[in-house]
Amino acid sequence: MDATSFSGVLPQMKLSHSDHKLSIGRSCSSSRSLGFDSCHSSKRLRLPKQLTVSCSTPSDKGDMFGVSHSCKKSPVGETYCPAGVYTYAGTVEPHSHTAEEKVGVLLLNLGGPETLHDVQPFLFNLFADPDIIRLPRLFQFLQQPLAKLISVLRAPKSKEGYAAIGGGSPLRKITDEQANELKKALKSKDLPVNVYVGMRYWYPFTEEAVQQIKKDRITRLVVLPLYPQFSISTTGSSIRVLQDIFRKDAYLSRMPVSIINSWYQREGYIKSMADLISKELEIFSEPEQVMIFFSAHGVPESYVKDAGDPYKDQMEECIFLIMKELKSRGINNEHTLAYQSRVGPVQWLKPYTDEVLVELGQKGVKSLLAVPVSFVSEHIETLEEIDMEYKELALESGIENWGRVPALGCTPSFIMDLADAVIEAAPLATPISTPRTISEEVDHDPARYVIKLFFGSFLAFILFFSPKMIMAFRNHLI
Ligand SMILES: C=CC1=C(C)c2cc3[nH]c(cc4nc(cc5[nH]c(cc1n2)c(C)c5CCC(=O)O)C(CCC(=O)O)=C4C)c(C)c3C=C
Ligand SMILES: [Fe+2]
Repeated sequence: MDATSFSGVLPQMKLSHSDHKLSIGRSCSSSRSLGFDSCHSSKRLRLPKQLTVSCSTPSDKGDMFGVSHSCKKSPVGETYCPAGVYTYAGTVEPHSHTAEEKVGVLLLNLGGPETLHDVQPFLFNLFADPDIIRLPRLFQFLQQPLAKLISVLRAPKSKEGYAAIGGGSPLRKITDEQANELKKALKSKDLPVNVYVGMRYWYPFTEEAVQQIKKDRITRLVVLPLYPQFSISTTGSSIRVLQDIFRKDAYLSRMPVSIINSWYQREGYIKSMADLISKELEIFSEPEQVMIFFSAHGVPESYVKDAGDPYKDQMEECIFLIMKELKSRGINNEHTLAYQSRVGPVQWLKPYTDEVLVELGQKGVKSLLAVPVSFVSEHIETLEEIDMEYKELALESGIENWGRVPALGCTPSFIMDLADAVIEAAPLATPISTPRTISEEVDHDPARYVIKLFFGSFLAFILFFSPKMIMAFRNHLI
């Protein structure tokens, strides 16, 4: 699991399942390195049983749960935690001081239009996100007009897709169900929590979820984006919004927060995926002949090449781990990975799902099992793009037997693993720090702003009315 404290969008503290060392039997000293002093607090602490621990090492890095972090700072300021074993000690009270701890879990997700009427405004929110359309700084003031233009052009095509799956996205309903199941799972593991859902582009928006967290006087928050792999365009974007909200609010900026940046490598997730795949393979008459076809949501190539998005590497590692798990179960099928759902006139991660399907058909592959791998709920891109468009394309290309693995949804082993991820992340929470960066200061310089506006408008004028640009939109967005 890759969890960070609340101080940066890209992973800062690289953790794995066994990354933290924790032992029992000592009253911890200060944990100032994590932002608060656990032993000199005047509060009385009453900790959830599952998180109640104390540490025995002479480290001064234990947190209020007594978790001893034998972490190092890298030369560039990243915190790395060397491998070790950590266990939760059940009922041991760590300190003489206790306080009421109210733990919240915030599930972050994309959100989707609930009716056809919502489609264009939903698309507007999506394209207005600077992590989805990444304009050079000089052009950033064009984000909203561009979002308006693209959302209006794209809406008819998107509406067709949503109409084909019943008139709206199932994402809100499924995410709410996952939230309920996670709450139950955590209760069964002795960690009673409130679970909140915060969507990036539609209701309930992240801002609404955060308001509720504040109203409920949550004292410690675990943020769990429902994307197994980290991308700037998904988890990165949601965390950026969250950071903006927290930094502006005195109560929130003091709240200890732990973010689970990615969790594709967790054993429980990998095993749950392998369970679904092996179950679906059984449906084919000759299971060993089936090509396992992982289809991930794409991102523009520049995200990976220029902006350092770890999404592609994480995706490849994820597929490697799932295949390794399948091999350990005696399943040795061939497999391949391709990227779907590209939008707009730029290069996306390759190979493209539609092109690979045609190639496989031409090469004589007769049986194929599609595995959506970047998302854990059914959504438009599984229900419409894979089940309808890609299936039709595959059958036309010579593939005779088609199957598709369902999204994990509320699969019990998966939900239990998410619960474990929360339990592991909770003790690592630290308050958000609020330093203003130099670039933020520069942004408020009025002279620079006027210069940018002038040149930006000029370039935008040229861009908007260039025939090449108009053709690009016509070809790729409508
Ligand atoms: C890991 C998953 C996702 C990544 C990465 C991602 C990047 C990304 N998406 C777009 C554009 C669109 N995405 C749309 C819907 C959509 N996207 C994801 C997931 C990822 N997106 C999901 C789960 C959904 C479906 C939500 C639902 O309603 O069920 C859409 C709208 C649908 C459509 O018109 O096709 C667009 C547009 C970009 C540009 C991007 C990376 C930059
Ligand atoms: Fe998307």
